[in-house]
Amino acid sequence: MTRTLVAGVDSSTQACKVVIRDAVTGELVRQGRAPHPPGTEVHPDEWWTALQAAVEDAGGWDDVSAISVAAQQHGMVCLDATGTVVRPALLWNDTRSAPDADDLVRELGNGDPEAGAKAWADAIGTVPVASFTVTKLRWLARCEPAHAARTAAVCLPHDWLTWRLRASEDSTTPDLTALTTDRSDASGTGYWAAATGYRQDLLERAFGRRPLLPLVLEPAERSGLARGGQVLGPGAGDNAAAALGVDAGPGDVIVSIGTSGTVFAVSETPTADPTGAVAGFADATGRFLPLVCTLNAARVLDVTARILGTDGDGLAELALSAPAGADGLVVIPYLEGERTPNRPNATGAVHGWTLANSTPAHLARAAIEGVLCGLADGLDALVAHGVAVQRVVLIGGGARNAAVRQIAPAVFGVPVIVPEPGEYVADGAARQAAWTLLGEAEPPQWKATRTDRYEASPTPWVRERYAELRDLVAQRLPH
Ligand SMILES: Nc1ncnc2c1ncn2[C@@H]1O[C@H](COP(=O)(O)OP(=O)(O)O)[C@@H](O)[C@H]1O
Ligand SMILES: O=C(CO)[C@@H](O)[C@H](O)COP(=O)(O)O
Repeated sequence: MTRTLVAGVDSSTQACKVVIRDAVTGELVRQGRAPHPPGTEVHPDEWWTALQAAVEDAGGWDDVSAISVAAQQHGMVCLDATGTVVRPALLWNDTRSAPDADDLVRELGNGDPEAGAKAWADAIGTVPVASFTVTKLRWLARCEPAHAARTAAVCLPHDWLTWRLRASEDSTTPDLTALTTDRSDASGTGYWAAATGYRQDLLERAFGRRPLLPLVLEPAERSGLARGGQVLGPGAGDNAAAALGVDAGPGDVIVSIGTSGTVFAVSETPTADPTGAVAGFADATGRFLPLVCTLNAARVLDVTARILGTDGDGLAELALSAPAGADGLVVIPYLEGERTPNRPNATGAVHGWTLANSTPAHLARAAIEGVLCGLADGLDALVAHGVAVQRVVLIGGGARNAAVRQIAPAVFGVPVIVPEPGEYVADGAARQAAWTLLGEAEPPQWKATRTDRYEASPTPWVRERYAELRDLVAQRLPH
């Protein structure tokens, strides 16, 4: 019997990943990946090239019936009237629009930043920081007026890739009105809210006018057809796709340690946090996705391993040979500045250095604990906004690290479930593709993946010491 196949794409910060699964059972049939270039400013053509390479690595997708694209959130993709990309996209981790974020917050509060933060949270569920598209558009209008003037439409990475897959089939003249997005990614722009739809007034406030925006599709609504006739799902932001991929239930908080560190849960109700810690995103099923995001996660572990002349496994072995709390050594991991807390100009720091803790093992442990403490702060912020936490589901490249898996329950103070290593964002996109194709009311129930459960005695002193020191960091040198 021939089976029906679906494909899910994760066009994330560091790589493009493609999974091909059985639409009914969810069985993994084949997969592929290709790297993205480094940097916080990337031309969307690079994502397209990597997508083609990842599809080829996965053995092609001519036999696939539906495709959904999930991708890194917030990236600013500007298109001119002919559909040409105006300038390389500014990514979610590009902090150059931090002053524009401050300006937008202050302006909405008529000069009062606190009132402004509350007004933004009330309007869109989120207080904009440099990551959000709305602040990048203000930056473009302020710093590159010629590019701003050429911009006819603005979309996000997953919108653009879906459009390219569709446009390549549709016609020779790209049709900007065929751009689509979904609730989850639209909620990361800063000019869309579930309750109101697009807030064109906020877009105009930031950009000075109202460029064309993608149509926001319902969950499982078809975007169109790809070149090979495959149905295109609406796609999603990568975190919303991950929630679909792990089939998170009530009491589950997902922690993803990828390029970004994210802490999020599926919720029946929206949040509006005026402190800006919790972003009030929408999910990919018609619900909500309160989320905390840090800029410094797996790459902190990568560079620490590099400094210590080892790899991820070596880092884990070293970290597990040092005591909890690393004998007072504390790493504040703000290597790329930070988003939560909002410290775009901060640098990382090492505190509490003594002769006794001057070992590779102590540094390895402190780096892992530093990343986890930042995420534990995020967990607290979610709890403060009514999210129930019974267990943490740990995913992302960092979850492949044995020390991260073992230290996480001690730092978080709750059991940690680790699904078998996989590409959960791409899996969620594939599940959405199947949902779109099958046309049922809910996503298909796929066979659950094997999980391991990690428990540990809580180490609250590790978090207390981190909390005492996290604001003691130097600022970045001016460029
Ligand atoms: N064993 C490991 N220990 C620590 N980090 C790891 C390990 N395996 C992979 N990673 C890191 O995970 C990151 C990629 O994670 P991923 O979730 O795919 O990121 P993204 O989706 O942001 O591209 C890379 O920085 C990689 O080095
Ligand atoms: O900005 C956010 C969430 O708000 C990030 O989570 C990006 O969506 C990038 O994700 P990764 O590439 O790190 O998975």
